[in-house]
Amino acid sequence: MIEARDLRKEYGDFAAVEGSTFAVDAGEVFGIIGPNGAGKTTTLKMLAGLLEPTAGSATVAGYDAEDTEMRKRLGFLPEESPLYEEMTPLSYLRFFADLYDVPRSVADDRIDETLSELDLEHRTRQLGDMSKGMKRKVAIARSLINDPDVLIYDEPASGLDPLTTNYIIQFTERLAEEGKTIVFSAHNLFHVESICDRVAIMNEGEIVAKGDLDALQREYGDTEYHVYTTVEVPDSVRENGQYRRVVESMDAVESVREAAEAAGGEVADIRTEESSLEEVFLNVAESGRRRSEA
Ligand SMILES: Nc1ncnc2c1ncn2[C@@H]1O[C@H](COP(=O)(O)OP(=O)(O)OP(=O)(O)O)[C@@H](O)[C@H]1O
Repeated sequence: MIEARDLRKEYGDFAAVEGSTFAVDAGEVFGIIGPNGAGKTTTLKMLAGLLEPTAGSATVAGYDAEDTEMRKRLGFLPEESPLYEEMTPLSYLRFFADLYDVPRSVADDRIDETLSELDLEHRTRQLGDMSKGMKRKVAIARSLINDPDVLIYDEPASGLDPLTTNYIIQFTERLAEEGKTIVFSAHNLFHVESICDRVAIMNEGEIVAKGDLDALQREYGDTEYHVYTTVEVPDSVRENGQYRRVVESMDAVESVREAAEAAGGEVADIRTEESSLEEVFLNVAESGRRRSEA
């Protein structure tokens, strides 16, 4: 559904994005994570046809990113929405519905439904008098006004309180369940972990790792293997009546198993505890830093 081929954006002699390549399948949720200035917004704007790449190309549903047909299939949520302060949610959303040629009756039903789903109160209040969370909800409703297949959301939950953040993440999750293809950027890895199928990790304009979360965990995570045995051991090292050891590799698990069997006991349970995506992210960033220092 989305294909980015060697996307590059230069400002003078500075490359904000240095050749991003990735593909997103229909119905997939794809996260782009990375520190401030990594090139996430620049990448998303090139995907959405809002910024012309210096080199490379992006297609959405087979259309070039600048194609007007593609724009009809796409909903974009900018990090900071340029809302018209004196408008109300209704007048603002009707304005965009007109731009997309959505018939008024269809638009009004859609606006009503989306604002209800987003639990947006004060629909007649001017946008300039609304809280940041309310404005973000209106901007999300705007991204859905043309009923797009593809959503590109730039940090949909940044700068919001935990409750509103949760609300917006759950709402995005529902959109994914409805079959929308979603690409979004985030700092908060917890959100990425909870709703993404695959992620790309960006650093200094480059995608330094990408893949499904399990693969990234395997490559960059630190897996701990916990072995529980029934071998007789002093009470001081028992946990819930069992001897518990944390070892670092499957080989070490095997040697614990052999030792347990030699002592007449048996291994009762082996559990693995994987790193959080947060740790994976830090490990990727650290290995990138070491590479660039070398
Ligand atoms: N119009 C511009 N002119 C010059 N440099 C720019 C321009 N837009 C972005 N940059 C630079 O490109 C780099 C990538 O910016 P970008 O906004 O894509 O990062 P980001 O990953 O989205 O960061 P954040 O998480 O802080 O939003 C930054 O160093 C930024 O200063």
